[in-house]
Amino acid sequence: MAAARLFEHVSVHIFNSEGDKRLKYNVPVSVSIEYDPHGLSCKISKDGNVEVEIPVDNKTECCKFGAKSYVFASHEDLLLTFSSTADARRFHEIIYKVKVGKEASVFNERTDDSSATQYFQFYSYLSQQQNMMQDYIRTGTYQQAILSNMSDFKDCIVLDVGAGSGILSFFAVQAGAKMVYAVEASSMAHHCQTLVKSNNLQNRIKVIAGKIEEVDLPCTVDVIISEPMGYMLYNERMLETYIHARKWLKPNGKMFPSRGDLHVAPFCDEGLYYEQLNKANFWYQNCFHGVDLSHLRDEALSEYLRQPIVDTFDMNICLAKSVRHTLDFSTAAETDLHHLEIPLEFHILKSSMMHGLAFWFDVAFLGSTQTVWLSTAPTEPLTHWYQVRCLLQKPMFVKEGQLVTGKVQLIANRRQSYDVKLSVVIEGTSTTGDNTLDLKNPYFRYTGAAPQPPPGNSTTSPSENYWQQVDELGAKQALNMVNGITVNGLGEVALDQGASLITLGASGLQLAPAATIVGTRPPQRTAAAASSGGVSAATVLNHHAGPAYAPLQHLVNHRQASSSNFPVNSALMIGDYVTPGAILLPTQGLNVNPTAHPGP
Ligand SMILES: C[S@@+](CC[C@H](N)C(=O)[O-])C[C@H]1O[C@@H](n2cnc3c(N)ncnc32)[C@H](O)[C@@H]1O
Repeated sequence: MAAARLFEHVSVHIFNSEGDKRLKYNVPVSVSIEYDPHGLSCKISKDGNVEVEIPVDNKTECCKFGAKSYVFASHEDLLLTFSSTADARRFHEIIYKVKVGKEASVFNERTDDSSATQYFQFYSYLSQQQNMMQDYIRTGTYQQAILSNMSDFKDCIVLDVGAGSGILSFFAVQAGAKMVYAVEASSMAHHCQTLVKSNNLQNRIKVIAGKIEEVDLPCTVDVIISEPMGYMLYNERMLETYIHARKWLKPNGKMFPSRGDLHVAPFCDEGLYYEQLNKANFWYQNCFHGVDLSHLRDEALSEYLRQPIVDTFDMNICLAKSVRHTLDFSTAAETDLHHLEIPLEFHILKSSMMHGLAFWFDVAFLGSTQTVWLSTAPTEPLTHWYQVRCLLQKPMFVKEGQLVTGKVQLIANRRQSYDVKLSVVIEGTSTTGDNTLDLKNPYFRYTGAAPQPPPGNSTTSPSENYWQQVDELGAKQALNMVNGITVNGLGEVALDQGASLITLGASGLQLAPAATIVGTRPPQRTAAAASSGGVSAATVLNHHAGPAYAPLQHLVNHRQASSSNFPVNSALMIGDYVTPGAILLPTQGLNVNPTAHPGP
């Protein structure tokens, strides 16, 4: 027989058939739990004598009751009240394991088994870890944030929550961490251990296989690092795991990242709305192979409208400045994330149809030396989080100057995701809009095509602009040598040759960098920029063809690249989670501005 677990000062009540309770013993008693081959035996003892013995197995009817009590319904309807919440929790954890066959943990209690199994299976694939690692903006920003705040890591003890491949643990060691505990719940923990060993870092990184909610660490830590963000920041509910991990953080310890901002903005996108409507119209047919489908059309439409759309868009589709909702990872409670409510107040900047709300997020690493932002805004280089849009059931017409108010509610569910409830009203009118969406079932719409600005966005002649940009680019690249100094067609002189002009090989020929790439999209969002070292290969080739021709050809290449050759792997749909392919290569600048926020 295994060792007993003892709980002192327990009061015991008994319920009658009406549900009224009365004290069973007039003094507190002790309760012990002993293991036996069939499960557990829970014994209630008074003055050293066993008064009641309750066998506990997976069929026993019992449950937690409030913070300090436990009910055994199958046995005399007993209510045990413990002297502390810690005792009650310990008791619950022991019983739960026998009843359910797994640990009682915050994670298990909030998650359906099927969801957890699928989720950790997904992260056990090297290819999925690779997808995240290859998001250069993500991985590069984490590394910069850690390395530019070495004083926060030097000789410190670090906890990496959801270490995956261990990449963030390695960054912590690069920044001088004395010891990193790398906790990973999926079987990726084995691969992580392989990398730790092959990089000879067994004495600096200890891999702990298990859920952060269930594992034990040998000590508290100075810094917690993690990458817990999902679509719309909150999907996956891993932020709760990250916050839970604070139980291991020393007072005044650092959370890296430290805070997350979710941005919400109203948008207009007629094409997107009608695309969903048209898909549902399949069900409008009354003679599909001789069958009338039309009675399911409304159901089909609401199913499509329940899907948040994951892709990117041009910022000009937004009709008002975004509302920001901040979560401070150092102070928020896990339970704050069970039901989030974001009040909305939009001052409409242009008259238009409003089709829904667009979401993106930024996280900040508030280091002692430098603040670093990782942004998923539509104005910033694309990441594997893209942006998310939620359509209203019915679009509404909004006018410049109007005030649109309302709220977004995020209601956590047991599938590691959220139900997203939108409701908006145009102040002073009876026009309202709403919808409820299932964040667990997004529609992955990204194609790689460059997003287009909305119609009616040009206030000057696009044709004139185009030729003017070509002229300017041509002038910039028309290089001359004047008294041994390189001068471009605009009369600009390269004083610091290394900084503003590039030397091409041994010929000594100078070429202006292609950072002045034209177009309405940020250059780093195009394949041309993503697949080269900053000066596009096309420009270099064109230079050989002749400088005067270069800018035109460059524009052509730029367009082709944006429309069809974006280096994107096809999206992978595993279970109910979508992952984009690797999309970014290490050519894009990182946002390490110490003060500026990258958002709009
Ligand atoms: C978004 S990935 C990040 C992986 C790695 N840190 C990186 O930056 O590449 C999240 C990882 O956390 C793990 N994870 C999620 N919930 C966890 C939990 N409750 N306890 C431990 N690991 C968890 C997942 O299995 C997954 O490998």
